[in-house]
Amino acid sequence: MILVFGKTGQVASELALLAPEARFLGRDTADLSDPAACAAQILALKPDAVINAAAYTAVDKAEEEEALATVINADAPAAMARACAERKVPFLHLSTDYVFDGSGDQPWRPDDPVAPINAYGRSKLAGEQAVAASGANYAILRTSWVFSAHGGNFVKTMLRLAATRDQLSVVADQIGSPTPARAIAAALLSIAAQMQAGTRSRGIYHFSGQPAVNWADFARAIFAKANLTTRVVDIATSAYPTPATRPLNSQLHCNDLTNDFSIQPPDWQSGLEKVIEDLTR
Ligand SMILES: NC(=O)C1=CN([C@@H]2O[C@H](COP(=O)(O)OP(=O)(O)OC[C@H]3O[C@@H](n4cnc5c(N)ncnc54)[C@H](OP(=O)(O)O)[C@@H]3O)[C@@H](O)[C@H]2O)C=CC1
Ligand SMILES: Cc1cn([C@H]2C[C@H](O)[C@@H](COP(=O)(O)OP(=O)(O)O[C@H]3O[C@@H](C)C(=O)[C@@H](O)[C@H]3O)O2)c(=O)[nH]c1=O
Ligand SMILES: [Mg+2]
Repeated sequence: MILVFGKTGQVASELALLAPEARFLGRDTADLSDPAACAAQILALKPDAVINAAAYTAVDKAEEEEALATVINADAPAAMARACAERKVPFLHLSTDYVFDGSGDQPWRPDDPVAPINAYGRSKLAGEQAVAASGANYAILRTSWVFSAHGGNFVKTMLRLAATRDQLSVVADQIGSPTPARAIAAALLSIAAQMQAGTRSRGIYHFSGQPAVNWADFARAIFAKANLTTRVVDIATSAYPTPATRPLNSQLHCNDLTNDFSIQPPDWQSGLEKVIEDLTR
């Protein structure tokens, strides 16, 4: 049995569609602000593998709640990973492009230097480091710009704003890769199966949609696929002030996952088409 932390989030919802036989723990049964309770669930339920799909993902709010974000994004996965080490079962975890500072213009490789520039990124990096130190057989997928028909994300924000506006200003100097939550769920299940069958994970992997794009062009693609005439005006990050600073270059180099687990990075445009179909049906 695969145990999943998270039930309502984007990736958890897609895992539930692809693997309804897995066991899903929502906030009611496993609150990540209580790391020991999460570990206790693993010891009690004795799963064959654990996937952590729950996290504190409110990037701007994390600036004023960094302590809570750190408990949820670092202490809880650390406790889960230690329980997995004790049970000798694989632990799969998700992290983010926001562990990088966004410098340069090349895709980041898994062992490139990390240097988060916001509280959410720091909390996720602390989680990576704690999981790596846990002694568990673990795989961490760093992904980026996740979208789906469920939960909150940029695609749904754009469609909501387009309902009342015929023009939107969107930052055009942050480059990254939109990633369909469904593809992340499928990748996690494939990695879990391969690790259960004995494939060793080398730790941190990158997994994001191709090709890279900036947020303004992503917004244009969303409106085009949704048959909306909403205009997108390119703006600089400096013209869209937010509490948390975002990295300018978020591209992820995804080859290791293909080499080790035969998993290809997804094409975000076909994923976007499916999500818009789901949302407009
Ligand atoms: N969203 C993105 O763009 C990206 C996400 N990631 C990472 O991918 C993973 C999955 O993200 P995604 O599916 O988008 O996340 P969502 O924001 O869609 O969902 C987060 C989930 O975590 C749950 N959660 C939050 N706080 C707690 C808590 N204290 N106890 C229990 N559950 C809690 C939420 O439950 P509830 O509904 O009850 O609040 C929700 O199910 C995370 O690790 C995230 O850091 C990485 C890169 C990009
Ligand atoms: C709504 C809006 C946003 N923006 C900008 C702000 C920001 O730079 C960018 C995207 O906005 P969001 O709030 O969706 O971005 P954000 O919440 O920072 O998204 C991040 O979430 C976390 C969880 C991750 O791990 C990252 O990979 C990334 O997906 O678009 C505009 O320029 N115009 C707008 O009208
Ligand atoms: Mg957000």
